[in-house]
Amino acid sequence: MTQALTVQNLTAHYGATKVLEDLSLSVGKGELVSLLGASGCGKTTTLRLIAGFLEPTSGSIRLGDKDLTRLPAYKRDIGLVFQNYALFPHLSVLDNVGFGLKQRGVAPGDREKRARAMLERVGLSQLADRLPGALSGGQKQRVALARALVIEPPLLMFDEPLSNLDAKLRVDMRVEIRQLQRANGTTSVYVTHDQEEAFSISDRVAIMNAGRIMQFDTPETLYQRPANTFVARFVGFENLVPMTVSARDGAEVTAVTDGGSQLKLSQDRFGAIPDVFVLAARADGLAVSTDANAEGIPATLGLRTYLGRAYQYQADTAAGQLIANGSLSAPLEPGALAKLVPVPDQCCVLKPE
Ligand SMILES: Nc1ncnc2c1ncn2[C@@H]1O[C@H](COP(=O)(O)OP(=O)(O)OP(=O)(O)O)[C@@H](O)[C@H]1O
Repeated sequence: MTQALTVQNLTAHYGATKVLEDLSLSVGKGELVSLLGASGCGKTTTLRLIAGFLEPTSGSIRLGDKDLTRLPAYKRDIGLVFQNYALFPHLSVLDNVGFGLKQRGVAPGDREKRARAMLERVGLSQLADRLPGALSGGQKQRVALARALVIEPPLLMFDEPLSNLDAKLRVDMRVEIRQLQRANGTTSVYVTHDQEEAFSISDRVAIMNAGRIMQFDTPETLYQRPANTFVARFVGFENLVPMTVSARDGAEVTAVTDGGSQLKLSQDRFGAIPDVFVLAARADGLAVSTDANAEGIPATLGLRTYLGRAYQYQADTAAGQLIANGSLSAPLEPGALAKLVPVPDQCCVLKPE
């Protein structure tokens, strides 16, 4: 039966090198959580620790009320789906799927029935007698998925399962994985470096950097309310403008950029603003205005690009080059003077790094 996973204060080393630091993660029963981050940030190491292929230096791993921390891998009963499929080349598709059941002593008749039912669910009934060598990448990954699911594991883990597939198949397969995972209600951990994949498939995502979790939240919160400048940059906030408060008047705050551009911001709209902060905005979060009285960062517009829904400008300001979007109805020429006006619900006030 599926179980909740609780990872607490996990630290891990390869030799003398620390690769994970004080990592905590909880995955609710039936939830799908992704670990997302650049190459080398420790995603696979986290998975290996949970699977039991690696021992942590300190910390604990629990599945339901069972302590897995020092349990050998084969006793953890976790379903695994890898990037390279890891199918047995000399076994038929049916026998690959039934392998885990055989290991668990399930009788041949029952084994075949369950393996065939699972193949039906991943749409591969016709290929039961084939060898893996005669399958496409997508078909191989479906067999690997069926093989992992058929044992009804308490926890299912995926390590970059779609990386070897072409773009269209990746999108189709991630929908299939999500549907099967939901239907079975299997608690799952999914490793990927692809933000779109993680956000589309997960209930929650842990964004990792250098062996630590930078933020663990729903895709919506990560996208709209990054908790720090690392996550903001990761989810596409192109403009990170360091600012210092120069005056406060009730909820109204006056702040200046490094180059001395002044901006008035209301705490009623932005929330509490500390004395030193970073204003984070995507291009959509800085509106280009030619109104001389607008409350914005003065800018000289540079290159204009047509995005379909807006014009995007490279803009030179005292705080450096920023990227801002302007309306389609009034395209502006390079050299035009404008103000870049923060759009409150599309900007975040963050602590400096
Ligand atoms: N067997 C090993 N021995 C020594 N160092 C290792 C070993 N495996 C991984 N590392 C190092 O540990 C760090 C984390 O690696 P890990 O494989 O967990 O990253 P990752 O986020 O999964 O990366 P990728 O997306 O490239 O698979 C990296 O700096 C890596 O070089």
